[in-house]
Amino acid sequence: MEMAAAAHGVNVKGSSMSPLEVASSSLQRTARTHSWLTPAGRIAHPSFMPKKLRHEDSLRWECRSSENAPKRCSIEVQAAVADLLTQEDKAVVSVPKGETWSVHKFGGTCVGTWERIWNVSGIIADDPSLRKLVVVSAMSKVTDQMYSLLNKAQNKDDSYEADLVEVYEKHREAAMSLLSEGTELDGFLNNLQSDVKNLLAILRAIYIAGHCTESFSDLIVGHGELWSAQMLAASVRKRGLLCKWMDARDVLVVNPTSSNQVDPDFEASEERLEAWYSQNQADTIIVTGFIASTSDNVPTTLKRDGSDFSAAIFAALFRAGQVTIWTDVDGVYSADPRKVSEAVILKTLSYQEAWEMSYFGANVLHPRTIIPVMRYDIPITIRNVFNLSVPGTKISRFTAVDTETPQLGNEPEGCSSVKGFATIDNVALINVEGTGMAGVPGTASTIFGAVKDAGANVVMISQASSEHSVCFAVPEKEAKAVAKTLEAKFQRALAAGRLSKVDIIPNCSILAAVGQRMASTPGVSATLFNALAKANINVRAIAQGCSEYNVTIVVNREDSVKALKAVHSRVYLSKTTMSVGIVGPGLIGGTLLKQLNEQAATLKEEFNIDLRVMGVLGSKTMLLNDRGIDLDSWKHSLKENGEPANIQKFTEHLQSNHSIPNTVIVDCTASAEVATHYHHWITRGIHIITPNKKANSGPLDQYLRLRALQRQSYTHYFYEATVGAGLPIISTLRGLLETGDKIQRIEGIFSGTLSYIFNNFTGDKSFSQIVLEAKASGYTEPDPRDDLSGMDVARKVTILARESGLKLELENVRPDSLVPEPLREGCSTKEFLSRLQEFDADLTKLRAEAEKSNEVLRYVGIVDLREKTGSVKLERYPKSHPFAQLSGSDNIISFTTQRYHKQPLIVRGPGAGAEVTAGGVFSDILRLASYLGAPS
Ligand SMILES: NC(=O)C1=CN([C@@H]2O[C@H](COP(=O)(O)OP(=O)(O)OC[C@H]3O[C@@H](n4cnc5c(N)ncnc54)[C@H](OP(=O)(O)O)[C@@H]3O)[C@@H](O)[C@H]2O)C=CC1
Ligand SMILES: N[C@@H](CC=O)C(=O)O
Ligand code: NA
Repeated sequence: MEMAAAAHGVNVKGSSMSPLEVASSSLQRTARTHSWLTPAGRIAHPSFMPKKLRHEDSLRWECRSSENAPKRCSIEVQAAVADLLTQEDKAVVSVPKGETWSVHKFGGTCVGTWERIWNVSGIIADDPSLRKLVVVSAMSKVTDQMYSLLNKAQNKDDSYEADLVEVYEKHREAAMSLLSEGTELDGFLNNLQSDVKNLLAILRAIYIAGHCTESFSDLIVGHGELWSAQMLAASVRKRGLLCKWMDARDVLVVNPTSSNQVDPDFEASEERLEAWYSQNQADTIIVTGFIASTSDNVPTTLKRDGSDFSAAIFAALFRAGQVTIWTDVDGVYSADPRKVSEAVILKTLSYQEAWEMSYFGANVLHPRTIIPVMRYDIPITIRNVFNLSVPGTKISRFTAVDTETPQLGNEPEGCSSVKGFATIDNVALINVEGTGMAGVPGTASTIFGAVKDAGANVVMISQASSEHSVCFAVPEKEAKAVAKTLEAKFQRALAAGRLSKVDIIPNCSILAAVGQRMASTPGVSATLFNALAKANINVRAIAQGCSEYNVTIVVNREDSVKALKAVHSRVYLSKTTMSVGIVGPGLIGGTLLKQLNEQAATLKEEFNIDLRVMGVLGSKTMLLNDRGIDLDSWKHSLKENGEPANIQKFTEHLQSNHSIPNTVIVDCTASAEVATHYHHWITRGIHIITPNKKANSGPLDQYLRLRALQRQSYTHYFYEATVGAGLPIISTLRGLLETGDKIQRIEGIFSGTLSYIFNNFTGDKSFSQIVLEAKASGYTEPDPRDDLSGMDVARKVTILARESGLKLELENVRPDSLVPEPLREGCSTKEFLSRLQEFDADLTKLRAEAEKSNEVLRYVGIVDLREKTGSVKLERYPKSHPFAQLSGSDNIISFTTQRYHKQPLIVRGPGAGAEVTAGGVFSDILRLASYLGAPS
């Protein structure tokens, strides 16, 4: 009660001391006679206690007597007192929080070299917390080396000595590089030498005895931690921090529970910690991981739970505010990233979720590791020591509101509560079946008793409520023994027919979906099973406990990865995630890639459309990537890392990632050969988008077959840019037809190149010069003769005719060619362009004749639905005609229809050029996305 009086002595009036000072001095006075709990609930050793209290909204120190009597008294400095605080006190109040310890744990790879140890000391120095406790493992491979030399000594192999020298050298060299010459280095090297000398003596004894006790073994292997902790402490000091190192065997007491497990003795450890700290006060402490001692002070280790467990126990002992486990991965993934390339780093996990994930083999902390920190609600963050820019995964108490789980704009139901997926391979199902099981108490007990007798571990259990069968999963290698034991146990029941069979279903995998919010969220299972059904995966068995933290599904092993990808993509990818392949990264393809890059983020954020360019195929090389090509550097990567072009491999690759639901190939070539692959792509369910006119204007029978196949498949084929580039020509025509209008005539200027040429052929420049300008502006076909010959317009006429229902062959459209006869064949594009000027006179003459009649030359295409013809010709028009009013690469297309018969419907605008054409292709891609479910 003395304490309570002291506490209530926080009487400001009449005292020259401020309330905080009164409280502080009360704390100090009684510190040695009583145990105090800090505001965070940690037992504060007298030496931990602040000289000056800080005022937070409510600062509360609890006291308990040294006998841990339940009666507690407290000093409270309530917010109400805040008014009475002096200015000086207020300054103290604003000191940042940081009363609690920040615990870090660095594994072996984090301290594998002297550079890494130095890096780690930097991370420690950068932690702004006032008090830091760092648990460190041995340098990578050292513990294994120690076990190995120990085994050698036991087996009378004297090369253990050389191995120990190697370990010694490794640490000596690291220390020499890390520490400057002087007392720090000398001190460490002296300790190292003395340790190695002792180790040689112990190992010699083991060598002679040919035997080693467990405690000797634990003593020997724990040296790696002793050395790494000392080196790290020295390098932290080198950075100017006051730092002590702790041999955890002086503090941490554990009791063995089985051959590979120990339990911490918190009570004894806390006592030892207080004693240790009174002699070693420091705000930064480096502690050896992995090692501990028994209550009889015999050196031991934490066995398989290792340094993570050490960190968790010390965090609990110090009632730390946080624990950071540093490793070499960015955090906990939503699924094994080696199997699911779209796996994402989870920002948060609840302790229970971490627990479940780790059980299912995810790279998370072992469940046992979590128990000590869970007790005090201490959050653990898993971070990558080699990638500090990533915040990692924070594991803490479950909160009902969790903003980290995936939220898909277009599919909220079910998905948003699943956090991650994991699989366990190599399991077998055992199915015990029979009518005699129903209503017979003890059957389950007998079955699982038998499993226990066979020494097997049951991974999952499922029983339908008809009670006719019990099915459970065990590790594959244990299945036969389990089945045999069961058959023996149920011999009579089997003979009597009460049990019909004990079956082994081999080659199974377990797929688990984990997420605490799955509990009471309707639709989770439906979503998962739906995804599996769509991926054509058969479910062998199902289990879900009442906790609903995980849904466990058994599938055939061969389906395991496919199943994982299917459910993961259903939860983490949008329905409109597309695997995109670009064929022909030339002018249009390249511009499209640029536009996709510029727009990708907006599409993803605002429209939930995720376009992943997984392949770029040129005529000679190709670039493949199964996560999506970096569109900032695709050109460079294709040049430097491209592999030989192979269209089959390209196609396979686009679909190899089973988690991406849709695949689209964008053909940006002018190649007829590439167009022959459309048939195959459609049969594979690949959507096609193209500005290439070859397929739609090629042989009629092939075209009709392609369209028939495409219409009966569930694939989409869009080709708006084949006519008028980005102008809405095909879609306008479709709109008219689909709403029942009847097309009579389509007429216009369909060539951007020829439009540009004749718009600019006004007398001041030669014809050949303007052709070169059109090519430089990106209007022409790869070979401009396709434009000048009228072939390109003939193709467009054919496409529009067929779109309108006319069965027109390209050969029947006979264009007037503007390519001089001698340049039509047998010369390259380059040669053609350089020689074209020789023939300028012909066109100059034609232009002059038209000019004389106040007319202009225009190259037009006509689809006449009444006559069932298509034609392409060079015509003369009066200067007042709309066709004479065009500029640049303008196309103008007029539709005369039943509805538009007095005044035709006219579409006009730039009909060629890289940006508008790529824009037209892009808009087809988005149309596809919207057909596939993207919001419009
Ligand atoms: N320019 C425009 O305004 C418009 C163009 N279009 C159409 O766009 C398409 C592309 O034109 P554009 O970008 O100017 O042409 P480019 O010549 O600039 O590009 C064509 C690309 O296709 C590649 N290619 C050719 N054959 C193959 C093959 N067998 N396999 C893989 N890749 C191949 C070429 O590769 P490599 O370089 O390795 O040979 C090149 O990258 C054409 O069909 C054109 O009709 C449509 C509307 C308007
Ligand atoms: N070369 C073509 C490009 C569009 O199809 C043209 O000039 O119109
Ligand atoms: Na178009």
